Amino acid sequence: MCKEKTPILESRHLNKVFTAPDGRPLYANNDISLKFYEGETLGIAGESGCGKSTLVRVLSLLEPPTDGELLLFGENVAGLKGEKKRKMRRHIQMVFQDPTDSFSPRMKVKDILCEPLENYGLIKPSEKAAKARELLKMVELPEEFAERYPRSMSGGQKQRVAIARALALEPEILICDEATSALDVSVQKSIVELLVKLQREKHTSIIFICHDVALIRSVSHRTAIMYLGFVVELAEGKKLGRGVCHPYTEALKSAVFSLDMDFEKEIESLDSEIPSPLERPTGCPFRNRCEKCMEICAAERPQLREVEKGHWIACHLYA
Ligand SMILES: Nc1ncnc2c1ncn2[C@@H]1O[C@H](COP(=O)(O)OP(=O)(O)OP(=O)(O)O)[C@@H](O)[C@H]1O
Repeated sequence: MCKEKTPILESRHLNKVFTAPDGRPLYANNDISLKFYEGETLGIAGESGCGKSTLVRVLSLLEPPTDGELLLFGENVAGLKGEKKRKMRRHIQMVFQDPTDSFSPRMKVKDILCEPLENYGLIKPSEKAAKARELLKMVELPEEFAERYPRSMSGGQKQRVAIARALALEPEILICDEATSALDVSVQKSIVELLVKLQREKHTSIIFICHDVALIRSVSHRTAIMYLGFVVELAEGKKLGRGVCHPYTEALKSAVFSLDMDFEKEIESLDSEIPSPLERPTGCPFRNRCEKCMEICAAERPQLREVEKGHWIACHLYA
C-alpha cells in the first residue's frame, strides 16, 4: 500500500448556490469533494452549464463557497477575506479560454508578463526586461515578443503569454479553464504539450477544464466528470470511460485525441503514488442527494424517469 500524499488543495463537501432570476436557488456546485496533488493534472469535464467554471472560481478564491471547506496547504481558506485572501490567491493562478479578455491592448507583452509580480511587489522596474525574457523563453517564444502588443500575436502565441503570466508568480496550482478550446487542433496540441513539459519541470498541480473528454483523458492523471453540479465520476485518466461508468461519461467518450509524447507511461508511474480515486458512487449517481438532484433536474430537464431503486437520473442518456 502506498502512503497517502498530502493534497495541496482540497475541497470538502463544497456547495455553491446562486439565486436564479425568478428567485429560486440554483445549485451550481453540489457536495464537491476533490483533492489536488503536486505534479498531478486533474481534468474536469462536463456539459455546458454543469458548474465547471463556478467550481474553479471557488477553488481559486475568486468567489466564496456557499458552504463546505476549502483547504489550501491544510488551512481552511473558504471564508478568507481582504489581504489574507489576496496573499493566498497568489498560489492559484488561472489561464482562460480567451487571453485577449485579460490583456490590456495598450500594454506591451513585457508589462503583461510582469504585472502579477508588480501587483505583489515582487519585482523592481529595473528587473522587468530580464524577467520578461526569462518567461518568454519558458513558453518557447522569442525574446523580441517582449516589445509587442497583444494585437500582433496569434491565438496560440497569446495563450503562451497567458501561461507565462500565470506562472510568473510560481503558483503551486494552475487552473486552465477551457484554455485550449478556442485554438485550432494543431495549436491546441502544442499548448497542451507545453503544459505537460512545464508541469514536469515545475511539479505544478494543474486543473484542466475541457469539454473534450478524449483530450482530457490524454493529459490528465485523474478526471472528474461533472453533471448538473455534481461530480458523478472520478477516474484515473486512462481508465476514464472504460468498463462500467456513469451514463453521462459514456455519452462523452467519443472523440479521439493523442499526444506525440508518451504520457501514458508517466501516468502509470504516477498512479502508483497517488491514492486511489474515490470509489464510484453506488446506487444513486448523484451520491444519494436524490431530492436535490430531482429538484434541479425537474427544473432543467423535463425528460426524467425513475430508474432502479428509486434513484433519479437524467434519462435522456438512456432513451
Ligand atoms: N454569478 C452567477 N449568478 C447566477 N447564476 C450563475 C452565476 N454564475 C454561474 N451561474 C449559473 O450556474 C450554472 C453553472 O455555470 P458555470 O458557468 O459554472 O457552468 P460551466 O460548466 O462552466 O459552463 P460552460 O462550459 O458553458 O462554461 C449555470 O446554470 C449558470 O447559469
